Amino acid sequence: MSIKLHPSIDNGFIATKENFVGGVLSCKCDTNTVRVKLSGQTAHNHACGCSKCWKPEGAVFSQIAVISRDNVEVIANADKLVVVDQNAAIKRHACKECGVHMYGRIEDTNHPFHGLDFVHTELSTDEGWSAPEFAAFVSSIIETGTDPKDMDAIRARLNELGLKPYDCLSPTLMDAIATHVYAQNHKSA
Ligand SMILES: N[C@@H](CCC(=O)N[C@@H](CS)C(=O)NCC(=O)O)C(=O)O
Ligand SMILES: [Zn+2]
Ligand SMILES: [Zn+2]
Repeated sequence: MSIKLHPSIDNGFIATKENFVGGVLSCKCDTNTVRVKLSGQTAHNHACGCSKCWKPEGAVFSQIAVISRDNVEVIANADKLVVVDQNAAIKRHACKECGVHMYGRIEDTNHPFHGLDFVHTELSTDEGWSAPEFAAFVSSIIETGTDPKDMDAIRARLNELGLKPYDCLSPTLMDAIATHVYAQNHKSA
């Protein structure tokens, strides 16, 4: 039996569509569904193995991308959203009934990713969102119960899917974070 990581990546994924205009994310509630409109394409989509990102039932990884916070608007049932962990840098706004994270926002203006919201595009029926590019925080899946003995096979499967496994973010994003830190430490007075 092949390894199951996430329903949107296990069978290959839908390609990024050029000139994609965005769409609407819906939570899993049948009534009073929370809906979030994304007015544009996402970027840096990836699988995340950390314990904090929302995963669909049975998934080992989450799938998460970023979009400018200016392009994110809650259009229905905003009153059902709660922040799951006020102490986290990413304030993950989740539906209090079904538990789905609708968007994660960084309020700290000094954070390298301030201005970007984190979203799970699988919550949309639209096709053409930016496709996953890599796998982040892979070793972290052990924290939520994956047997360390399975890690070689899981990393091999991620490579097979074209998602290079990293135990933090990808080099591109880690370099962007470090560049931000350097710039902050060398601001002219
Ligand atoms: N090993 C930790 C890693 C958590 C972590 O650092 N997650 C990353 C990727 S989402 C992050 O940027 N977290 C910031 C936050 O949750 O606010 C875990 O699995 O809980
Ligand atoms: Zn819900
Ligand atoms: Zn994560």
